[in-house]
Amino acid sequence: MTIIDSRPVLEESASESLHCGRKQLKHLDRIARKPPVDIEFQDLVYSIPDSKVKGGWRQLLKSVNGTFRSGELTAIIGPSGAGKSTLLNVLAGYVTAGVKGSIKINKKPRQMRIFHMLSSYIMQEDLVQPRLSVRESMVVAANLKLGSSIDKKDKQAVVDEVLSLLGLQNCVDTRTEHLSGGQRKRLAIALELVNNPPVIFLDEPTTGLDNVSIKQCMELLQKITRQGRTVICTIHQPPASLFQNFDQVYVMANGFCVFNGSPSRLVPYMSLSNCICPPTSTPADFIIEVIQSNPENIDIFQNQIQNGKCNLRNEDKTEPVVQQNHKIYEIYQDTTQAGITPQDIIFPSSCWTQFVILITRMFLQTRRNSSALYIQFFHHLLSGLLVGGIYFGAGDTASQTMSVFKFCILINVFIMYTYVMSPVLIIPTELCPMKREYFNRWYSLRAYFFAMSLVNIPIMIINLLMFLTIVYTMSYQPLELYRFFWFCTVSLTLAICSQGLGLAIGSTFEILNGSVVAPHILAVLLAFAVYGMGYGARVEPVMKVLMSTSYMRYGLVGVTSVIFNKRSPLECDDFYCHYRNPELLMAEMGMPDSNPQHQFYCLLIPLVVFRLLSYLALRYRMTSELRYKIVHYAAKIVKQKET
Ligand SMILES: Nc1ncnc2c1ncn2[C@@H]1O[C@H](COP(=O)(O)OP(=O)(O)OP(=O)(O)O)[C@@H](O)[C@H]1O
Repeated sequence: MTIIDSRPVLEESASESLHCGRKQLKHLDRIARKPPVDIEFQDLVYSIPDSKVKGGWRQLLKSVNGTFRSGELTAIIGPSGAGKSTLLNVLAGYVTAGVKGSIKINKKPRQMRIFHMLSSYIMQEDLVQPRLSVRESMVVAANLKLGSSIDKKDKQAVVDEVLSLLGLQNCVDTRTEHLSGGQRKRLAIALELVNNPPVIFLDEPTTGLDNVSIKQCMELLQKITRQGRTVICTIHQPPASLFQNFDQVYVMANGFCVFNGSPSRLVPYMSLSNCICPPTSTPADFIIEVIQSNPENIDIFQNQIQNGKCNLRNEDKTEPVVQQNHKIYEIYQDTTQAGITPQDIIFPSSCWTQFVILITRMFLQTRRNSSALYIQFFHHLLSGLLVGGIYFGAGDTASQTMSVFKFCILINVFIMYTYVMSPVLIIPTELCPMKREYFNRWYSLRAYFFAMSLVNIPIMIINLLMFLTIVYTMSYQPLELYRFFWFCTVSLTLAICSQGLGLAIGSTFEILNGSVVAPHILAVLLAFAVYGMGYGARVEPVMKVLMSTSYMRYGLVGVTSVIFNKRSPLECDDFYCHYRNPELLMAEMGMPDSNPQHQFYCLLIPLVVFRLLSYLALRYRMTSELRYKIVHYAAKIVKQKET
């Protein structure tokens, strides 16, 4: 097996792209200049709780070591389940709980707040926001990531520069859902490049791409690396033609490092352990094959490379131009000396600006989702006509008083199911692209949460008012402004409460679990809401407490009292009408002397509680540490009970 050292070729092409890249990125470099960053890790261990393993902890990373330098493209390779993504998650700070060992940035311990400002993580699922064009997505990213101190013209220049660097200038007006796999991947990279991060992590950037797209993607990574960035990517098995293009290869197996160095050093390294790479195999495929065919080789290689402490680098590597031109300064000093506040370190734009940008983007996406808008409109219109048809003319007839009460229950059930289930089904899909943006510190959770909570309210008001007007008039309810106002107010508040409950469930569970959990919760709330109706005041105190936990009860009592309170006796068209005076029905249903204003105030409590719960659920979903702690304590409790 001959060893091909491609460095001269690589450097020639690299210097070309470098020249081109420097010229192209003059705006980006001017407005978002960042220092070069080296990442060094020692004795890195990552464990997860696992009751099946002795000691209760399973190590996914086993004291691995290494250094990833600026201006170098590093590939973390290895067989499936080797721990590549885990290492990337730990280095990027995506996972922090359960991590031991040291991670240093430019020889200083990593401070997550600052490191987040310097790094971007492009996840395997290259999920980008739907229903936006490439340019619109880039403008949103620039507005959020570059802050309001940089003017519109400069942001536009940066967007143009990055788009042309990534070869996306021909599809600037294409909607993201119509992009090809390769274009989507490049857009995911472009979105993270707008603030010029010196460190870029990419999880499996070539997965799902054809050979041409893989080649383009690799060339692109080389290009952005040559501009002085530290680019680290995981890759399952790199194609033979591209393997030598990496500056450093970090091979993992079973949580250990089994090779660390320049690609051209891999074959001689393996031959030291009598593993001779046949000419028909590529070095990357061969080491994976050797490890998988005999797991004992993992120990041999791991000892040989001292679990990553040794780095078999080609010393002839030239430093990237950026590093030569830049004075290497300490990033920590840099950020503190510049008078940057902790808030600036976390987010470049204020919370209000983030909220405005996010809600504008969400409005645009909602407006463009015309099929969903039509479905919602026709759902309300047809349901209104159906309910109105069923109870047509019932409102002013004494013999129909009980039917009108059922009409009130039906209105409440309609509102609850409609507004709980929509977020349960929609939110989990929206959270996927949001996770990447939030982790890369585009915005705060608070800004996203408020935007997410408020964006659908106007459409809800329009549709619900249409529904309520139809059912109210078709069922001949009293045409009094006061009653109609409170009928709409209580119903709208009930809808906002239900949406809050839906947001809480949708933020906690995936679609499948959420769509099981939500109807179960609604069934219980419904049961508590109607419990004891017909018993008059004879409801047990315990049940009274449970009934008060159902927000639907407030809605039901509120709507019923709007319709029945203070009504003069109704016209009876039968021989005898028991509920000619509707207040008698109110008393028998256990809601005498109730008024809509009081129920409205009661509804404000669950309204706030559900929003708070959904914020906490979102936080739980987005913070791996919180999740880890809860799982850890739960496992501890279970273990204590077992012993
Ligand atoms: N949160 C977790 N809980 C339990 N096991 C986990 C968790 N995360 C990772 N693992 C396990 O750790 C090991 C390494 O996973 P990792 O995703 O890092 O592998 P990988 O090398 O990236 O594999 P692939 O190339 O298939 O993506 C696997 O055995 C995986 O099942």
